Amino acid sequence: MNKTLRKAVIAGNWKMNKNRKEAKALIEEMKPLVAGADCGVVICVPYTNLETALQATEGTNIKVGAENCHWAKSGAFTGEISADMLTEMGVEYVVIGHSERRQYFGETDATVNQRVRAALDAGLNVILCVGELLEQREQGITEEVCGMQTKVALGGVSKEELKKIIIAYEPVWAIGTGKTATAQQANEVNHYIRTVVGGLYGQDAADAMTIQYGGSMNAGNAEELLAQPDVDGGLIGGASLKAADFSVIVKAASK
Ligand SMILES: O=C(CO)COP(=O)(O)O
Repeated sequence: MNKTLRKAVIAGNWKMNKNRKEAKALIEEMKPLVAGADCGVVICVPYTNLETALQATEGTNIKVGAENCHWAKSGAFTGEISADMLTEMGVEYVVIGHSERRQYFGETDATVNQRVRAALDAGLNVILCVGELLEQREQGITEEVCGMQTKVALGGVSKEELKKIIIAYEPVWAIGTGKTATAQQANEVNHYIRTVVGGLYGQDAADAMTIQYGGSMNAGNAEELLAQPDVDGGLIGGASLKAADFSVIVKAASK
């Protein structure tokens, strides 16, 4: 595995936080701190902040993402947003299959796959989230769970399209809990996911794939996690809401 083949990406997932005024202030504070980063920098924000984020990041190295999109192009799906609506605005990334969507909103591997397909068809870059529950880790089925989520999500995705996908390994028990996977645990599962991708698409595709870790990554533990050979960046929740903390993580990924 050659880490130099791939680019680290640090993505913030703001979840359901920040109104427009707060979003603008956070981005303005963040901009000078992450300028010149030697890694990809993405902020995934609530739909209501997309326009604000796109305007505030114009001409900078910060890319803007949404936190989900629907699988249909349009139609009677009250409360949903299509991938085309996002690209039309200038949004470049979308998070799909986050564990909070799976846990609280009935997202399944099958609907995650449909949303991935729709996002790719619209030209979006996808941050695809996979990860096991605590009881699954305790049962020793972490690899089976993450492997299955990865395989189903990538159904019908071509090798060329795969270049637009980042996978984020997010153990559910580490999200928002302050309980981070150890660097070794993160690396082991990231490595396993890369093996699964290799089985589907070949070693070259697996070597080129950016696989992030997410789950209580913060300014204090980022350096160790990001130094792992199979950890190519992070998907950051809580710590992405503070410009100083987020920029420390971005700097750790730029080393
Ligand atoms: O879910 C996450 C990112 O998508 C991780 O959240 P925390 O960094 O708050 O644990």
